[in-house]
Amino acid sequence: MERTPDFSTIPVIDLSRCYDPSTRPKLLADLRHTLTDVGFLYLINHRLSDVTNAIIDILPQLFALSPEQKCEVALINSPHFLGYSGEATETTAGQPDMREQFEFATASSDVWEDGGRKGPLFQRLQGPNQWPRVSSKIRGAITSYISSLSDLSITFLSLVAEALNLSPDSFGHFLSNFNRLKLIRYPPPTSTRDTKTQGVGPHKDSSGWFTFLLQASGPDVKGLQVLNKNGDWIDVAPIEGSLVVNIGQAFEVVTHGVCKATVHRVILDGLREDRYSAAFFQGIRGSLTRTEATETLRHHFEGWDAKGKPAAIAAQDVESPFLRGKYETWGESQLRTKVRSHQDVGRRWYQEVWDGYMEDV
Ligand SMILES: O=C(O)CCC(=O)C(=O)O
Ligand SMILES: [Fe+2]
Repeated sequence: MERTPDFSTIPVIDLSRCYDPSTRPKLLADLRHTLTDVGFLYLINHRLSDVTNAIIDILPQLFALSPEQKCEVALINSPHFLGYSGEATETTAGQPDMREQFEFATASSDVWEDGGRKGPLFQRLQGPNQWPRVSSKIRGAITSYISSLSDLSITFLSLVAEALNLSPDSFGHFLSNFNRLKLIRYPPPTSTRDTKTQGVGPHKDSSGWFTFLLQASGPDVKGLQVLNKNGDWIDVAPIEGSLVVNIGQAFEVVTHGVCKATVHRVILDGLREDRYSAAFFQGIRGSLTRTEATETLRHHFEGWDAKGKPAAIAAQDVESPFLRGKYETWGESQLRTKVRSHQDVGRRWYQEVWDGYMEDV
């Protein structure tokens, strides 16, 4: 059969089709194709419209907090990279990102402090949220969203495993139960001559195993684009009621490049109103070693030949600082990424590794 060499649209995966035995096999086949050939999908009929609508509702209110209220929960206060950061404080692909964001996570204590600071430094990434002075409605919406998405991400992952001919719980031991949620506002450029139109620069997701993204503005508010193999940027226009799901770098590593973490970006050109989004990153276990990541499913994925291109060849193009870098664990590689993208936070809390992380390329 002639295969499409590349993608020009993002597939839609209807989750409700997994509950009906007559539609499930085709759903799994579609999902497999999506994971191996695209790396991005729209998930519809996820049954989470209550919590997604609540987030859509509260985002403008959250970002309408005063600069003082935002400052009280500034990211710089947090060794866990949880809190508020303003426009142009994060850099991606060497350029400032024109977006402001609140980062939250699953409720947790300060794991590293609690352990007497004896564990590896990356444990310090896990800790408590900083809550701005918001209504209980806003706080409740965020907390429920994290909890619902945590459940959905586990359900989704068992389908992914099945689609890849693995047993449903094959990925559980790669995960942590500490998941992150980034709530984002992208402002429109101030004039047509404004050259600062990078919402977020081209990147592969490094924070999560899978990312679940809610595009939380109207259907006409575009900006998210993904890069196909031809080098074309494909729009991921919002589809009402959908979540956009994409593969993170660690998953690409573990599947030996059979499933690709696809490069994406947000551009602000032509944006006339605020664009809101919520990115949920399914947490990865920090103690995951490079050997564990590459060896656990090697046999399965090296034998993969679903489209006449065995994984052994595909795996050579797996591109990840985790594989190339000098850090043995996912946690340390993740800490390096965080420190490099939020250098002020890194300098304040991670002095002992800051120089090393900044120098190494
Ligand atoms: O806001 C978006 O649409 C995408 C955000 C994103 O790619 C990220 O934060 O990793
Ligand atoms: Fe991303």
